[in-house]
Amino acid sequence: MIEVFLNAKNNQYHVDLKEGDVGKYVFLPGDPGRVELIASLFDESWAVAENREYKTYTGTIDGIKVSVCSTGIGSPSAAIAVEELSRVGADTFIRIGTAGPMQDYIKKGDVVIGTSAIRDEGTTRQYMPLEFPAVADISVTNALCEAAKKLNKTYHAGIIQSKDSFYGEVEPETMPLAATLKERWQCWVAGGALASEMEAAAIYVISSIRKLKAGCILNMKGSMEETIKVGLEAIRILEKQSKES
Ligand SMILES: O=P(O)(O)O[C@H]1O[C@H](CO)[C@@H](O)[C@H]1O
Ligand SMILES: O=c1cc[nH]c(=O)[nH]1
Repeated sequence: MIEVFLNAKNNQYHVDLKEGDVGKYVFLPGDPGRVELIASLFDESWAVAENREYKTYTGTIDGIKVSVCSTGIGSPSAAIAVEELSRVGADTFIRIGTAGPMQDYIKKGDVVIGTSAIRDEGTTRQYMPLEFPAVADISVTNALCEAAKKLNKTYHAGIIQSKDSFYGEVEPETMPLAATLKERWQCWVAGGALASEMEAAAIYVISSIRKLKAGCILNMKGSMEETIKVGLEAIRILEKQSKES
């Protein structure tokens, strides 16, 4: 049985949300400062809740009810967001984030669509043994790719890396485990990993376990607004497909 933690308002304990507050489609940026930008690109939107790192807006695009909820930095808080949002009606998640490119051919302004994530973080080990892959939902991934094509955005779809230590990645030489970190990083690059970020693995693994759908699009230091628009278009594609099926 799934334990339900509620706050004094009878809302989900961390995100402070109840059934009806969010749409079934929810964008998940890490940064709470990105929530208003995403909501401003909906046709209409309104603030719903704000608690800790979790800021939520709901609105509509083409009549489809959608929400955006920030997850904060890292897998522990992203895991909580997916768990609690799914308990109030969300079932399809698109992470919209920033990330560091891991391949030379990825250029500023491109986007990366994460088909799966290296579980280089601690949270998902408390859900599933490491042999279990962190994989995005194929329909969400395909919708993101189709949307990027439609909007003429150069995209790369493939493996991404989710880590726990931002500075271990950007300044590995200053870490006591520098040699190990460098070696592991070289393995990920040799295996073709495209970009490094901090939340996708948790979002993917928990979505698999809870029978939810998740995907991820990452902005490579280009226009965040253009990246978000790909996410919005992906929702239109997914909604059209769900109506047709
Ligand atoms: O741009 P957001 O979504 O916040 O995500 C990235 O930025 C943060 C690190 O600066 C981490 O959360 C990383 O995953
Ligand atoms: O290099 C980067 C940039 C954004 N987020 C990360 O996790 N790493």
